Amino acid sequence: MLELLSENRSFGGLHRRYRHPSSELNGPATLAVYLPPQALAGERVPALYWLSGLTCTDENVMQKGGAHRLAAELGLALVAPDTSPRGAEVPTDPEGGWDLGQGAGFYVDATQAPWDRHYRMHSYVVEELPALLEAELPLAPARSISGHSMGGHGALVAALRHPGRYRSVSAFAPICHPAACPWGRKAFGAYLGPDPRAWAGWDATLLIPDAAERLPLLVDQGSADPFLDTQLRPADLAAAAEAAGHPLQLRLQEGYDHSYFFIASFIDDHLRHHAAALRAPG
Ligand SMILES: N[C@@H](CCC(=O)N[C@@H](CS)C(=O)NCC(=O)O)C(=O)O
Repeated sequence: MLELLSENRSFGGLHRRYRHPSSELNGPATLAVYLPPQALAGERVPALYWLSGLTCTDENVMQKGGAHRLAAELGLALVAPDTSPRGAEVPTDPEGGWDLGQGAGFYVDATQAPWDRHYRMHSYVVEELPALLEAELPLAPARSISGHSMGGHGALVAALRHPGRYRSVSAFAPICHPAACPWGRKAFGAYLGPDPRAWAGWDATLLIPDAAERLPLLVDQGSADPFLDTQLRPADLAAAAEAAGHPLQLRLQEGYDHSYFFIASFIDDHLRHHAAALRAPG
Protein backbone atom coordinates (compact mmCIF):
# COMPACT_ATOMS: atom_id res chain seq x y z
CA MET A 1 0.00 0.00 0.00
CA LEU A 2 2.93 2.37 0.69
CA GLU A 3 4.64 3.46 -2.53
CA LEU A 4 8.20 4.67 -1.94
CA LEU A 5 8.82 8.03 -3.63
CA SER A 6 12.33 8.83 -2.40
CA GLU A 7 14.88 7.87 0.21
CA ASN A 8 17.79 9.73 1.83
CA ARG A 9 20.27 8.46 4.38
CA SER A 10 20.22 10.82 7.38
CA PHE A 11 22.14 10.50 10.66
CA GLY A 12 22.46 6.74 10.19
CA GLY A 13 18.72 6.34 9.57
CA LEU A 14 16.51 6.91 6.54
CA HIS A 15 14.27 9.78 5.48
CA ARG A 16 11.61 8.36 3.19
CA ARG A 17 8.69 9.90 1.32
CA TYR A 18 5.71 7.71 0.52
CA ARG A 19 2.42 7.94 -1.33
CA HIS A 20 -0.60 5.76 -0.58
CA PRO A 21 -4.31 5.66 -1.32
CA SER A 22 -6.22 7.05 1.66
CA SER A 23 -9.80 6.04 2.38
CA GLU A 24 -10.33 8.94 4.80
CA LEU A 25 -9.01 11.53 2.35
CA ASN A 26 -10.68 9.79 -0.60
CA GLY A 27 -7.56 9.99 -2.76
CA PRO A 28 -3.77 9.73 -2.72
CA ALA A 29 -1.83 11.02 0.30
CA THR A 30 1.87 11.86 0.55
CA LEU A 31 3.86 11.72 3.78
CA ALA A 32 7.39 11.44 5.13
CA VAL A 33 8.85 9.10 7.72
CA TYR A 34 12.22 9.28 9.42
CA LEU A 35 13.35 5.83 10.50
CA PRO A 36 16.17 5.95 13.06
CA PRO A 37 19.11 3.52 12.87
CA GLN A 38 17.50 1.25 15.49
CA ALA A 39 14.59 0.59 13.09
CA LEU A 40 17.02 -0.41 10.34
CA ALA A 41 18.66 -2.82 12.81
CA GLY A 42 15.40 -4.68 13.31
CA GLU A 43 13.90 -2.92 16.34
CA ARG A 44 10.26 -1.77 16.33
CA VAL A 45 10.58 1.86 17.35
CA PRO A 46 8.03 4.29 18.83
CA ALA A 47 6.83 7.16 16.66
CA LEU A 48 6.39 10.88 17.09
CA TYR A 49 3.73 12.27 14.74
CA TRP A 50 4.36 15.85 13.61
CA LEU A 51 1.52 17.99 12.27
CA SER A 52 2.67 21.03 10.30
CA GLY A 53 1.07 24.42 9.91
CA LEU A 54 -0.66 26.42 7.20
CA THR A 55 0.88 26.21 3.72
CA CYS A 56 3.14 23.28 4.67
CA THR A 57 3.63 19.74 3.37
CA ASP A 58 5.57 16.84 4.88
CA GLU A 59 8.77 18.53 3.69
CA ASN A 60 8.97 21.58 5.97
CA VAL A 61 9.72 19.80 9.21
CA MET A 62 11.92 17.15 7.65
CA GLN A 63 14.11 19.75 5.93
CA LYS A 64 14.04 22.59 8.48
CA GLY A 65 13.03 21.07 11.82
CA GLY A 66 16.51 19.86 12.74
CA ALA A 67 15.05 16.75 14.38
CA HIS A 68 16.88 13.86 12.71
CA ARG A 69 20.09 13.94 14.74
CA LEU A 70 18.44 13.56 18.14
CA ALA A 71 15.66 11.27 16.84
CA ALA A 72 18.44 8.94 15.64
CA GLU A 73 20.10 9.05 19.05
CA LEU A 74 16.83 8.47 20.93
CA GLY A 75 15.53 5.77 18.57
CA LEU A 76 12.40 7.68 17.63
CA ALA A 77 10.64 7.51 14.28
CA LEU A 78 9.20 10.78 13.00
CA VAL A 79 6.01 10.77 10.93
CA ALA A 80 5.07 13.87 8.96
CA PRO A 81 1.75 13.76 7.10
CA ASP A 82 0.65 16.44 4.65
CA THR A 83 -1.56 19.25 5.98
CA SER A 84 -4.62 18.48 3.82
CA PRO A 85 -5.90 16.30 1.02
CA ARG A 86 -4.51 17.33 -2.37
CA GLY A 87 -5.42 17.04 -6.02
CA ALA A 88 -7.31 18.67 -8.86
CA GLU A 89 -10.66 17.33 -7.62
CA VAL A 90 -10.07 18.44 -3.99
CA PRO A 91 -11.85 21.74 -3.25
CA THR A 92 -9.82 24.69 -2.03
CA ASP A 93 -10.47 28.25 -0.88
CA PRO A 94 -12.77 29.91 -3.45
CA GLU A 95 -11.14 33.24 -2.52
CA GLY A 96 -7.66 31.86 -3.21
CA GLY A 97 -6.45 32.26 0.39
CA TRP A 98 -3.78 30.06 2.01
CA ASP A 99 -5.73 29.67 5.28
CA LEU A 100 -8.52 27.40 3.94
CA GLY A 101 -8.53 24.34 1.70
CA GLN A 102 -5.38 22.67 0.38
CA GLY A 103 -2.52 23.18 2.84
CA ALA A 104 -5.02 24.18 5.54
CA GLY A 105 -6.99 21.11 6.59
CA PHE A 106 -6.94 22.09 10.28
CA TYR A 107 -6.92 18.38 11.27
CA VAL A 108 -10.71 18.21 11.60
CA ASP A 109 -13.25 15.88 9.99
CA ALA A 110 -15.35 18.20 7.83
CA THR A 111 -19.12 17.83 7.95
CA GLN A 112 -20.04 20.41 5.30
CA ALA A 113 -20.18 20.12 1.50
CA PRO A 114 -18.04 20.34 -0.54
CA TRP A 115 -15.32 19.75 2.06
CA ASP A 116 -16.68 16.55 3.63
CA ARG A 117 -15.69 14.30 0.68
CA HIS A 118 -11.94 14.71 1.30
CA TYR A 119 -11.20 16.82 4.37
CA ARG A 120 -10.99 14.18 7.10
CA MET A 121 -7.48 14.89 8.33
CA HIS A 122 -8.30 14.09 11.96
CA SER A 123 -9.37 10.51 11.31
CA TYR A 124 -6.55 10.14 8.80
CA VAL A 125 -3.88 11.18 11.32
CA VAL A 126 -5.34 9.48 14.38
CA GLU A 127 -6.63 6.21 12.89
CA GLU A 128 -5.77 5.42 9.29
CA LEU A 129 -2.14 6.50 9.13
CA PRO A 130 -0.89 4.77 12.31
CA ALA A 131 -2.67 1.54 11.35
CA LEU A 132 -1.04 1.59 7.92
CA LEU A 133 2.44 2.53 9.11
CA GLU A 134 2.48 0.05 11.99
CA ALA A 135 1.46 -2.72 9.54
CA GLU A 136 4.08 -1.88 6.91
CA LEU A 137 7.05 -0.36 8.79
CA PRO A 138 9.03 -1.38 11.90
CA LEU A 139 6.97 0.91 14.17
CA ALA A 140 5.78 -0.06 17.63
CA PRO A 141 2.21 0.90 18.60
CA ALA A 142 3.59 3.60 20.91
CA ARG A 143 2.81 7.09 19.66
CA SER A 144 3.25 10.68 20.67
CA ILE A 145 2.16 13.78 18.82
CA SER A 146 3.40 17.32 18.28
CA GLY A 147 3.13 20.05 15.71
CA HIS A 148 3.28 23.71 14.79
CA SER A 149 0.62 26.42 14.62
CA MET A 150 -2.45 24.82 12.95
CA GLY A 151 -0.66 21.49 13.51
CA GLY A 152 0.23 22.29 17.11
CA HIS A 153 -3.46 22.75 17.71
CA GLY A 154 -4.22 19.56 15.76
CA ALA A 155 -1.85 17.68 18.04
CA LEU A 156 -3.51 19.04 21.19
CA VAL A 157 -6.96 18.11 19.85
CA ALA A 158 -5.86 14.62 18.79
CA ALA A 159 -4.60 13.94 22.31
CA LEU A 160 -7.55 15.58 24.08
CA ARG A 161 -10.12 13.67 21.99
CA HIS A 162 -8.42 10.28 22.34
CA PRO A 163 -7.47 9.50 25.92
CA GLY A 164 -4.84 6.78 26.14
CA ARG A 165 -3.89 6.93 22.46
CA TYR A 166 -0.80 9.15 22.86
CA ARG A 167 1.95 8.78 25.44
CA SER A 168 2.71 12.51 25.32
CA VAL A 169 1.79 15.68 23.46
CA SER A 170 3.47 19.01 22.76
CA ALA A 171 3.09 21.99 20.46
CA PHE A 172 4.97 24.94 19.01
CA ALA A 173 2.99 28.18 18.68
CA PRO A 174 -0.36 26.38 18.46
CA ILE A 175 -3.54 28.14 17.37
CA CYS A 176 -4.88 27.62 20.88
CA HIS A 177 -8.47 28.75 20.54
CA PRO A 178 -9.60 28.59 16.90
CA ALA A 179 -13.22 29.41 17.74
CA ALA A 180 -11.96 32.84 18.86
CA CYS A 181 -9.50 33.79 16.09
CA PRO A 182 -9.83 34.75 12.40
CA TRP A 183 -8.02 31.69 10.96
CA GLY A 184 -10.08 29.31 13.06
CA ARG A 185 -13.42 31.01 12.48
CA LYS A 186 -12.90 30.97 8.73
CA ALA A 187 -11.81 27.31 8.58
CA PHE A 188 -14.27 25.93 11.14
CA GLY A 189 -17.10 27.92 9.56
CA ALA A 190 -16.37 26.23 6.23
CA TYR A 191 -15.53 22.70 7.40
CA LEU A 192 -17.95 22.40 10.34
CA GLY A 193 -20.66 24.91 9.45
CA PRO A 194 -21.60 28.35 10.74
CA ASP A 195 -22.94 27.27 14.16
CA PRO A 196 -20.11 27.66 16.70
CA ARG A 197 -21.66 24.93 18.85
CA ALA A 198 -20.38 22.45 16.25
CA TRP A 199 -16.82 23.73 16.79
CA ALA A 200 -16.44 23.03 20.49
CA GLY A 201 -15.32 19.43 20.05
CA TRP A 202 -12.51 20.60 17.74
CA ASP A 203 -11.09 23.43 19.85
CA ALA A 204 -8.35 22.64 22.38
CA THR A 205 -9.26 25.47 24.74
CA LEU A 206 -12.90 24.33 24.77
CA LEU A 207 -12.00 20.62 25.12
CA ILE A 208 -9.86 21.09 28.22
CA PRO A 209 -12.65 21.53 30.82
CA ASP A 210 -14.10 18.06 30.16
CA ALA A 211 -10.95 16.18 29.10
CA ALA A 212 -11.10 12.54 30.24
CA GLU A 213 -7.30 12.35 30.58
CA ARG A 214 -5.07 15.05 32.06
CA LEU A 215 -2.08 14.35 29.80
CA PRO A 216 0.46 17.14 30.45
CA LEU A 217 0.79 19.70 27.65
CA LEU A 218 4.21 21.10 26.71
CA VAL A 219 3.84 24.29 24.66
CA ASP A 220 6.57 26.62 23.35
CA GLN A 221 5.63 30.07 22.07
CA GLY A 222 7.91 32.77 20.68
CA SER A 223 7.41 36.24 22.15
CA ALA A 224 8.11 37.89 18.76
CA ASP A 225 5.63 35.73 16.85
CA PRO A 226 3.57 38.10 14.69
CA PHE A 227 0.48 35.91 15.09
CA LEU A 228 0.64 35.67 18.89
CA ASP A 229 -2.22 37.90 20.02
CA THR A 230 -4.51 37.78 17.00
CA GLN A 231 -4.39 34.11 15.98
CA LEU A 232 -2.58 31.98 18.57
CA ARG A 233 -3.97 33.20 21.94
CA PRO A 234 -1.95 31.04 24.35
CA ALA A 235 -3.45 32.97 27.28
CA ASP A 236 -6.82 31.39 26.47
CA LEU A 237 -5.32 27.89 26.70
CA ALA A 238 -3.52 28.78 29.92
CA ALA A 239 -6.74 30.09 31.50
CA ALA A 240 -8.65 26.93 30.54
CA ALA A 241 -5.87 24.70 31.86
CA GLU A 242 -5.67 26.66 35.10
CA ALA A 243 -9.44 26.47 35.66
CA ALA A 244 -9.56 22.72 34.94
CA GLY A 245 -6.36 21.80 36.76
CA HIS A 246 -4.94 20.48 33.47
CA PRO A 247 -1.12 20.33 33.59
CA LEU A 248 0.37 22.82 31.12
CA GLN A 249 3.97 23.92 30.73
CA LEU A 250 3.73 27.05 28.57
CA ARG A 251 7.16 28.49 27.80
CA LEU A 252 7.41 31.99 26.33
CA GLN A 253 10.67 32.06 24.37
CA GLU A 254 12.00 35.62 24.27
CA GLY A 255 12.54 37.08 20.80
CA TYR A 256 11.60 33.98 18.77
CA ASP A 257 9.17 34.28 15.86
CA HIS A 258 6.82 31.82 14.13
CA SER A 259 9.38 30.20 11.82
CA TYR A 260 11.20 26.90 11.70
CA PHE A 261 14.25 28.69 13.20
CA PHE A 262 12.18 28.83 16.41
CA ILE A 263 11.15 25.18 16.06
CA ALA A 264 14.68 23.97 15.37
CA SER A 265 15.92 25.91 18.41
CA PHE A 266 13.68 23.97 20.82
CA ILE A 267 12.95 20.71 19.01
CA ASP A 268 15.45 18.82 21.18
CA ASP A 269 13.47 19.59 24.34
CA HIS A 270 10.34 18.23 22.70
CA LEU A 271 12.06 15.10 21.39
CA ARG A 272 13.43 14.34 24.86
CA HIS A 273 9.99 14.98 26.40
CA HIS A 274 8.39 12.50 23.99
CA ALA A 275 11.19 9.93 24.19
CA ALA A 276 10.89 9.82 27.98
CA ALA A 277 7.19 8.98 27.68
CA LEU A 278 7.59 6.60 24.75
CA ARG A 279 10.48 4.68 26.26
CA ALA A 280 8.82 4.36 29.70
CA PRO A 281 7.51 0.86 30.50
CA GLY A 282 3.87 0.22 29.53
N1 LIG B 1 4.56 33.06 5.36
C1 LIG B 1 3.45 32.18 5.16
C2 LIG B 1 2.44 32.38 6.26
C3 LIG B 1 1.99 31.10 6.78
C4 LIG B 1 2.95 30.55 7.78
O1 LIG B 1 3.64 31.26 8.52
N2 LIG B 1 3.00 29.25 7.79
C5 LIG B 1 3.76 28.58 8.81
C6 LIG B 1 2.83 27.66 9.55
S1 LIG B 1 1.44 28.57 10.21
C7 LIG B 1 4.87 27.78 8.18
O2 LIG B 1 5.38 26.87 8.81
N3 LIG B 1 5.26 28.09 6.95
C8 LIG B 1 6.18 27.29 6.19
C9 LIG B 1 7.62 27.35 6.63
O3 LIG B 1 8.01 28.27 7.36
O4 LIG B 1 8.38 26.45 6.21
C10 LIG B 1 2.83 32.44 3.85
O5 LIG B 1 2.45 33.58 3.59
O6 LIG B 1 2.71 31.47 3.07
